[in-house]
Amino acid sequence: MCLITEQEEREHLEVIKSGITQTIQAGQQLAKRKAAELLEQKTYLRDNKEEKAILHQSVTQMAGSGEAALAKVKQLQRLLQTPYFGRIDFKEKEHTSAQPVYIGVCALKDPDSHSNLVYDWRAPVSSMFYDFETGTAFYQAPAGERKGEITLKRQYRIKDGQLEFMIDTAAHIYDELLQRELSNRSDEKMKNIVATIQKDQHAVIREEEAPVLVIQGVAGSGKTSIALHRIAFLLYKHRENISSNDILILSPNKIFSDYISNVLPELGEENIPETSIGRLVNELLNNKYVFQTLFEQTSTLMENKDAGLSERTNFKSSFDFLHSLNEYAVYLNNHFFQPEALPVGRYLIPSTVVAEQYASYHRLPLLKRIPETAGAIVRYLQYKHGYEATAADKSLIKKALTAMSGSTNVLQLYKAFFTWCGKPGLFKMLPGKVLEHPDAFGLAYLSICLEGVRHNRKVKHLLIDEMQDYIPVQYAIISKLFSCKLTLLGDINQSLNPAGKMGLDIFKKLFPQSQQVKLNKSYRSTFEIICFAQQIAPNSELIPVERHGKVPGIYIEKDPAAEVTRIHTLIMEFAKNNSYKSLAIICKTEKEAAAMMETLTHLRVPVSLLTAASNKFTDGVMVISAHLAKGLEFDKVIIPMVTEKNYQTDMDRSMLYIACTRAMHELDITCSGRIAACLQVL
Ligand SMILES: Nc1ncnc2c1ncn2[C@@H]1O[C@H](COP(=O)(O)OP(=O)(O)OP(=O)(O)O)[C@@H](O)[C@H]1O
Repeated sequence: MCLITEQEEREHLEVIKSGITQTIQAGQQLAKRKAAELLEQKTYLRDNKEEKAILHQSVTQMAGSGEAALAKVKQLQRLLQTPYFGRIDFKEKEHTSAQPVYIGVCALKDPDSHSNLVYDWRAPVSSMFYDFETGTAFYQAPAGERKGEITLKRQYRIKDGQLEFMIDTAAHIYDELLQRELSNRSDEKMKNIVATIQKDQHAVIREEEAPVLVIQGVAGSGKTSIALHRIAFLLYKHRENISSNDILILSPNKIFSDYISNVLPELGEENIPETSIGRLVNELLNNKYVFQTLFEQTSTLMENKDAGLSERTNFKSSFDFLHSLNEYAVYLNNHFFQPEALPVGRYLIPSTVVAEQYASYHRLPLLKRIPETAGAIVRYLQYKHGYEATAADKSLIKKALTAMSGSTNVLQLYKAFFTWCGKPGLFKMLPGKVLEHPDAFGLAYLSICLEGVRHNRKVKHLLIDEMQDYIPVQYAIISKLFSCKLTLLGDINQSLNPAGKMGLDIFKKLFPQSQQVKLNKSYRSTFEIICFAQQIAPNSELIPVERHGKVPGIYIEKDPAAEVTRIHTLIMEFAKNNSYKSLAIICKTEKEAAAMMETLTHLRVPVSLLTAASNKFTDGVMVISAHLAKGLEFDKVIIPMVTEKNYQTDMDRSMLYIACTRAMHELDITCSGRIAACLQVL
């Protein structure tokens, strides 16, 4: 088969679609049959209760296969909309002619011949679509490397089952399809990018060697998309050993989780479990403590000019803090227990024996050693003196050993750490016995060092998004909790770490076995928006995608009232223009966002406010803080109050950079008074 003309391609598409329709019908019939059998079994069970135990398993299996048939039908219905997006004609070295390989989101087989009509984008042969232009090519088949030549490479845009256009890619300098995809208005949720994955992104998706993969990618480089496609790839490649429940994602907040929740189902996979580092630590501390969230910490830091707060947070967000905590744990190990002679009835156990018994448990976590030592002393009395300790003796031994050791209260030990390291002023409990954000992690880490923890063995792959916002002590906790493979992704230029950016060197220190990759091409925003954002946080490695749009607007108004009028006008213009769907007014803090919401509501502008408590991502006009907007994207962004006074510190600058890089197509900045210093040169 060698289909070349567009007409022939259209005819081929119809053949494939009718094949899918037939398979859907067969699947629906199978699901119906399974449902009927299940009902029959259930009725039988109701009437023959004594056979419940025997039949239970077969009922569960039946329900499972019925669900699987339905899931397959759903997948095929999606496939019917876009059966494939690409094609390569590959001529293997030893063959005389090229074979077309159609590539889609999932595979499709001919029901009669069982040959592949469409290959899954994750299949070995499909890798050549992403890795090579026409000409010499190869791929790794299960049986070894296959070499040959790609004689044709074609991309299709098929929507609602109709071929909109097709492009032979070797004939184009720019990837036209990618340009078209990027120019589209935003969707409510993140979408899959299988049709236009780039070569360097593809390498990250398929990387399997590294135990820890650190992906540093500039804003909009596709890190989150790539991470989700990487999960889909791992689930496909290792489907015998890994299921979606074996993968865990640590994500920054619920809105973000909701925003990315469509990608895996679109790729035919189930969503994976998600949690946050805060929730993990809460479990670790048995929900005993209340602590500030990162979100609250960032807001407090930006709104509060308390030097003490910055000093405390800076220290605890640094690598030194983790280092000192480790040294403190060693110190406690050596000084926690001061052995003394121990009288039990008429026997006196010498301090050397007490010390010896205690030392024999040095492999146990510090706070687990006393009960074991007490047991050893009871046994010592028995074999040395033939004395059987009574219940009262046992309790006395435990009490005496406890008196020889320091406090076993981890919070007290954690507070004492600050005196020990010569920084007694750096621990402060907030009103209502609330711990400051980093203290929750310092405390949890110390508790792991002193009390031990079991690895969470169920997780086979852990994915951490926004890696730059985790502090070293949090990574130390993660390393203690998970022994599985890790994928970390983020952008050090979007850091909210008050101690400054965590450079890639710190990640190397934290994970010496890690492999680091950089994604420097930015896809989300237009060339003009990226160049504008570069003035705020220059990054010489960043390559903007060549997609052009309006130059960002800067509106300097004479007073706050005029600024509000300007924002109102900009929103109205957006509402009139139907080409875009989402507009975010991104404020520096949640407090500013709430005030902006009030003003706009007063002006009867239909707008919604997204806060740290929100669970869902919406489109339309919304007000949001820069911190919460991280990871999200909008057709248009307006950033208000960008004054010299409001954007002063490095963190403010980081927030401004984050806010600007959320915009896909248009960006406007407003202020009243002098504009932020980093924009004065523009
Ligand atoms: N190869 C690609 N084809 C089509 N779209 C792409 C591609 N790579 C990235 N994109 C698009 O670029 C946008 C940014 O992607 P994504 O959110 O994954 O980037 P990110 O690096 O996580 O961004 P940030 O760190 O700024 O939040 C998304 O709209 C995504 O669909």
